[in-house]
Amino acid sequence: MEKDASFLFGGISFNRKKFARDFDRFKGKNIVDSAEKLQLIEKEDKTIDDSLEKVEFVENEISEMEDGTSTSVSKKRKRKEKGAVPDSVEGFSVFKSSKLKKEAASEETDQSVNELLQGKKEYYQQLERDAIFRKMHNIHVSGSNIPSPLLNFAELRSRYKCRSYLLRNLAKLGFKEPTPIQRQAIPVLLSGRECFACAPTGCGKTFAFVFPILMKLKHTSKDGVRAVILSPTRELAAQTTRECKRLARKKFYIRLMTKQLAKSGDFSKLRCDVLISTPLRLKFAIQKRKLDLSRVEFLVLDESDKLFEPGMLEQVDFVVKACTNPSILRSLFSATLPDIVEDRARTIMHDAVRVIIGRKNSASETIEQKLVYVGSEEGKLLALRQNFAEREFEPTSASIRSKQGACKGAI
Ligand SMILES: Nc1ncnc2c1ncn2[C@@H]1O[C@H](COP(=O)(O)OP(=O)(O)OP(=O)(O)O)[C@@H](O)[C@H]1O
Repeated sequence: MEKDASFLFGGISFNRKKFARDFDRFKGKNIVDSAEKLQLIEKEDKTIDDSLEKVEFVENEISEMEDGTSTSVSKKRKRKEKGAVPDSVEGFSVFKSSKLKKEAASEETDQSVNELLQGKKEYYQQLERDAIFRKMHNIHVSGSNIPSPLLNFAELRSRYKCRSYLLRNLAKLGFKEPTPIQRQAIPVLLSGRECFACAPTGCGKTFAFVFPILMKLKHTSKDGVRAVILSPTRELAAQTTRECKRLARKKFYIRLMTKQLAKSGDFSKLRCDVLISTPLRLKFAIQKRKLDLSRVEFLVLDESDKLFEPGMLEQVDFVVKACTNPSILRSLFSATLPDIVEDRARTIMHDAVRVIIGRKNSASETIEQKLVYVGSEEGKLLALRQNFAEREFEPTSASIRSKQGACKGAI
């Protein structure tokens, strides 16, 4: 110990004069003890200092905790409270927002499912209404996705944005309600669907195809023929031309293929939107006068049962092939629709809708029919004249095969 003390105090000298009084107080006492005591005191002081530092540190920590500003404290807090969702950061919680997103998504899905169900319900209700309406008007249809029949002419505007001049012209013609064939065939054609339409004579078939053609063409153009109506006879072609002009009233170039036109018409210069012709004259014009039908958008075969008879079928076929526009819309209108005609027509038509008024191949219920047996040609004329005489004051129409027959009957 002494050795250690002498080592500790080696090289140290006390200024005895300066500390004489202190020396006197400790006179006779072991200087080593004093040095040890000094050391101990110093040690104790250091321990106290350390303790004080610790106390100071803890006090700081406590005050910072109370202020809530210390990052270490908040980190500790976060660690402590991991998993809990504090109220103050509610809006930023990942768990909370993902839950909200899920809720919103499921709400959206619910809404779209409801809308889908509602749409489906309305669709079936509409189908039911259409079926009842068709039954009321003796309209029979077959095909997929058939458009609803027209309730009135005003629907042409609300459903198909028909231009007002056409509706005005209809009103001028005195047409108040569409006929059954018009109710169904017009929406079919306006929806861009091909169609077989069969309705008895006098049911307004002409307007059923002329109206959608004029509506779809919209305005006249210099692009050449855009619609062709084929009729089996010149008389019917002329009649259709008249009806067409009555409705269009100079808005379009509507032409009848006369013999003169077929022989010498310059079709490259001739303005023509709608061309009405018999198959033979049209075939002639295509072959000899280089009539171009590649832009034809609508092809109507009127009185198609006659057009598909053996003598005419080849010419009709020629015209059909000359109309090369891939987006062409073809339709057949006839008073009768024999199966063989429908089968042949189906080979050139796409997804066609069939519209039949009354029973297929039956006469109109509003036309009175009578079967009279006659022995000879003279007997037929006699029976006809007698019939006309009986109905002197009633409008009468007769369908005959030739003009000569009509003249004889009238004499
Ligand atoms: N909606 C309508 N309202 C009143 N009259 C109409 C209507 N539609 C057409 N008509 C008239 O009915 C008559 C017969 O029409 P249309 O010639 O088109 O019948 P059709 O079925 O083509 O007869 P056909 O088989 O003899 O060719 C015409 O005088 C026509 O103007």
